[in-house]
Amino acid sequence: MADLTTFTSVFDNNDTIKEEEQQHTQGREAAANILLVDMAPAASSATSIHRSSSRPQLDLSGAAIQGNIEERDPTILLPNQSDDISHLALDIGGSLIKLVYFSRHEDRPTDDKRKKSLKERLGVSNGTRRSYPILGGRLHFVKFETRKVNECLDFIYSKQLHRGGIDPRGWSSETQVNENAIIKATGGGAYKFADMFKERLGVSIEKEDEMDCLVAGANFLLKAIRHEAFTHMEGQKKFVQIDQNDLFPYLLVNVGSGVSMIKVDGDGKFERVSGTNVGGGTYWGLGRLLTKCKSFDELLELSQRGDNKEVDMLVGDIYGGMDYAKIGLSASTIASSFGKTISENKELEDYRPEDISLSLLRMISYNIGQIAYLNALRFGLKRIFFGGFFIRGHAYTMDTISFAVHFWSKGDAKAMFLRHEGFLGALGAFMSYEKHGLDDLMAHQFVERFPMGAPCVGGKIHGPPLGDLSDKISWMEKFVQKGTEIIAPVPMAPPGTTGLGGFERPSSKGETLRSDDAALNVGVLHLIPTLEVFPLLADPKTYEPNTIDLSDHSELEYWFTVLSEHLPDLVDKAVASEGGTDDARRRGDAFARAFSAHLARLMEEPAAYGKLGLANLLELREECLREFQFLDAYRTIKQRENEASLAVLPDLLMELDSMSEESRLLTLIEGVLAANIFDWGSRACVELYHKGTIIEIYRMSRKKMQRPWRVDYFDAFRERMLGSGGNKPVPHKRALLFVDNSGADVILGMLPLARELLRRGTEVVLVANSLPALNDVTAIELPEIVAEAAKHCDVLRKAAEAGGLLMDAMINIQDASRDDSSSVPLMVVENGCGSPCIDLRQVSSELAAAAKDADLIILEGMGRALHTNYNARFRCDTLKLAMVKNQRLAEKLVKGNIYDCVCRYEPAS
Ligand SMILES: CC(C)(COP(=O)(O)O)[C@@H](O)C(=O)NCCC(=O)O
Ligand SMILES: [Mn+2]
Repeated sequence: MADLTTFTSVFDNNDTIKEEEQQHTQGREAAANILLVDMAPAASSATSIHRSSSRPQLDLSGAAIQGNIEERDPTILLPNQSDDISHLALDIGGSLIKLVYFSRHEDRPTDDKRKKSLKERLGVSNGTRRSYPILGGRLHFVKFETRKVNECLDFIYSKQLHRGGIDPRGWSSETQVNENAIIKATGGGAYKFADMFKERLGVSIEKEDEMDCLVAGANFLLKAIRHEAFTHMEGQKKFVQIDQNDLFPYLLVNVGSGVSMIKVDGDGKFERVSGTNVGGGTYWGLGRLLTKCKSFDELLELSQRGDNKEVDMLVGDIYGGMDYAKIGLSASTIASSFGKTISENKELEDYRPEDISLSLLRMISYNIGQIAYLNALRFGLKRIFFGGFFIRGHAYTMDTISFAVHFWSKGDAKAMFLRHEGFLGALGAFMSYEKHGLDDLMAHQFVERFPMGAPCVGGKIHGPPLGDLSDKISWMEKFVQKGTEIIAPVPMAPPGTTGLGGFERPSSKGETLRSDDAALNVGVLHLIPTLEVFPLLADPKTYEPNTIDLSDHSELEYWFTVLSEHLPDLVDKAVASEGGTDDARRRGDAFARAFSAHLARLMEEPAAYGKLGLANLLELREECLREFQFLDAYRTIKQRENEASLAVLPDLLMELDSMSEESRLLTLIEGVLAANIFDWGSRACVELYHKGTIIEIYRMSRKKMQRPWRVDYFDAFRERMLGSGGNKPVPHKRALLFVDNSGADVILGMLPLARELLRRGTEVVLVANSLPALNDVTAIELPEIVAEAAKHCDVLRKAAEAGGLLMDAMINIQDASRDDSSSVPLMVVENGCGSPCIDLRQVSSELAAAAKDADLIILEGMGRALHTNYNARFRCDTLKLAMVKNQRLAEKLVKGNIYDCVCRYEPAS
């Protein structure tokens, strides 16, 4: 190990960072300005699936950019736009009103000069792909009971959705409702309630064909939402990745009162090829007559406790308790639904309504599955998607349908279900507005987020909207008081369906099955047109960001415990970061409750929010903090660690410069690994902070640096960098350095490594978070840090100048030479996310642009290099560097121990 005594002794003079010293509120304003990734115009094709040319639509004639054309989110003036643009569509059914509405993101201030110069350097041009702008925003999904249509109208009114929504800039919200304003709607209620909408809201309802809407909604979801479709077999839900380019043809089975089977060949291209009159209405109708149930839900609920062998004739009933083995039918296979009732001398009253309900449910679901498969067979279709009010996330129904399809197709065809199946019609109606530009968006441009209420309301019907933050907090407080009334679904035991031509009765009793309208939550879809797939992924289609598989229940339990235990400390930090006021404490409590409710919900139903990985949980925590307006919980800690590290940087650089090339490279990598210990997200590291000073932690960390590291590909990396046997390799052209934590991690670890690369003629792009997460450094903070570092280092200064980093970083360099022409640039880009991990399917357009010329990637930290991307393969040389700060992860991933290090070098694949 290199001798770093001078360096460490300087560091020694810095104070301990104590827990209680986090009362600073400085930097709050800066943090408050950091919003989600930007909403720059993106591309669109002119083609549209719309069937109606009805207004309103964007009139783009004479459109011009207001202000600076190079701006990131230029305001577009539409001088000829006269109509209100509706942001709302409805599906008004007999029992439920489904509402989809769009809200726009707030503007965020942009750092014009720096962005402009960065764009020039990266060769990013403006508005290259889309002929008109689409607006970034959010798609919300809300349900009301149709009999409470007034609640729905109040909701629309309170949010001003009939006027185009409450825009953050006041856009269109103050205008009178246009006499000609319309709202698109489908479903029978579009006719029934048209007058009511006109009277109460002053808007006309424009009716859209139901089948058109269903197909448009399904196509949109299957193309745009990554984990929309799932299979459901024997109680197991599995998400299916649909290839957008290989979606068609498929069979869409809409199970409403009756059943429609629609062959879908493309956008707007479909044919109703079959159907059956035995559907949801049949179940409800017969069920009502036979059980005296008052509602569909009550009937479904009854089936949970049913045992159909009391009603159904089983193979064993015919064969004296024996299997009919010759044709593969087990004794418990249903031979004839309701068949047992003919041979018994019993009246209807003698049967339990629960048993009747279950028998009916199975009869009808099985029949639908079987007919659907026969139609799929007719047209050679392999994929069948089921939707409609009959399904409503009910585990038994889905299992029965899946069984029938699987059984009759001998496993060749797949029954799939959709997370947003209740909203197909409303979404389709929404898609029918012309030119809102949503129809050709791709999966990577949507980020689904689960707001505070999600774990509590689940898929249930919504009441009046929550207003401001204070409403949210009191709702959370009330929720905790009344929490016991909120029933969480019980995990389902496998029904054990086997046998030919029928299925066995469930091995479990009904109460273990879910009746779950709430089993699946649908979040808010954040539409972020500027997100892109990271272009250097070797195979984006098979890329899976998460390393840890949370479908393993013990893994899930472990990480849930870790996150729960970390919560009190996090709340303390968050509250302190907001000045420790009563208001901050109240928000902190509400945050803790909301996040705990999410954890509890996911513990019971891990797939409730779509496919769940550790990265999603870590991001959810950050999102939850932001929801309660904790915009940068670790800001004070970050500032202090930055200051302490900047103070010792000059000595470190001096020591590095006195070394040979070879030992310098090793020391630099050691430095990155050792400084990665400054992680406020790890329980073990937080304990270290309680016990010692920065220097003690750092010394301990450096001591662990003896090679070989637990994963040690350093020799291969050194050879690529320095060559062997006297031949000098060509330096990399551009390196992307995915930085992690503030303080020592970035300043004493990654910056010196960046400097080394710059010296070798490699352009360096520091890739940092768009939003704060734990103590991670953000892209907004980095230029100032670099500027401070550059005061002590010519290489960094010249490169930072060449990269446009110093133009607004307020540095005061006396003798700065302005000649940057000879220097390779050092740049900073935001990564597009606000999490300790990174999903490279959704990165900022800046990062995607920077990646195009990059031939080296350095991923640093546990979140970015281990929890996510450890197994990712790239099209260029990649170095993954991290210290493992968790014992269990160390054992599982690298068969090692806490504080072991990973230096994984992989040449371009
Ligand atoms: C949140 C983190 C991924 C951040 O690590 P980093 O990327 O900063 O190296 C990591 O601290 C973590 O996995 N923490 C939870 C595990 C624990 O407390 O042991
Ligand atoms: Mn981190």
